[in-house]
Amino acid sequence: MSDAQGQGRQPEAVKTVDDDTDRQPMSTLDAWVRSMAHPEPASLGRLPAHSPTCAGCGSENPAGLALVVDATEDGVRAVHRFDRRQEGAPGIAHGGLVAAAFDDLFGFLLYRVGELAVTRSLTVEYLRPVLLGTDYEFTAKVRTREGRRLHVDASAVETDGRRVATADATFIIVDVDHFEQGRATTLP
Ligand SMILES: CCCCCCCCCCCCCCCC(=O)SCCNC(=O)CCNC(=O)[C@H](O)C(C)(C)COP(=O)(O)OP(=O)(O)OC[C@H]1O[C@@H](n2cnc3c(N)ncnc32)[C@H](O)[C@@H]1OP(=O)(O)O
Repeated sequence: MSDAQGQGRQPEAVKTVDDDTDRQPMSTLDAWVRSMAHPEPASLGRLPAHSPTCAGCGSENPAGLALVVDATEDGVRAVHRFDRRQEGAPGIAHGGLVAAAFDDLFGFLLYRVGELAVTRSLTVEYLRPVLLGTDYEFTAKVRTREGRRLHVDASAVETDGRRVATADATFIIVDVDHFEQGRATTLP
């Protein structure tokens, strides 16, 4: 993902070195939370990854999908090709990874809305097998907003325009403090 190359809002790069203001070392989580603290709606063009290691769009996650997503007039768009790492049945993408692509794409709509939100529910309709090594166009848009709830829709289509999958989800708008819960994570 060539993050931070879009024309819209450019979150601060995630730093793990000394912060300029307080000269205290800043963890990756601190830096990420700070960069996301005051979201503003993005304009059209390439959108930055949620984080360098995001499983959906981070370029530094070797097990990730590395989605590359653009803001469009209607919402967001990505052209994606699944590979062997996402295989379910031979030659066919695992449904859970197709769902991950939709979920992450929905996460890019937040740049358009200018809010932080998380997935509360996600439904995928698998209309046709999603083949490995084939380009699919994923698009997503916000259907409605009701209070803290964002109802979002998406589809994935083949180059001939046939839909292979659709998805809808409810995202709940959260305060940046929601992500402080990640501080409890300990990994080797
Ligand atoms: C601009 C910058 C952008 C950058 C963008 C970065 C963001 C960051 C992205 C990271 C990457 C993304 C990648 C993909 C997106 C994930 O992967 S997000 C991760 C997966 N999701 C989660 O971990 C969420 C876990 N769940 C939770 O933490 C809590 O359940 C929630 C969602 C915060 C809600 O809890 P709560 O605040 O206690 O709220 P609760 O009272 O249960 O419900 C809130 C409201 O929603 C309603 N509601 C609840 N469930 C439902 C439902 N299923 N249907 C309809 N309504 C519902 C409730 O009725 C209530 O309505 P109101 O009474 O407010 O009108």
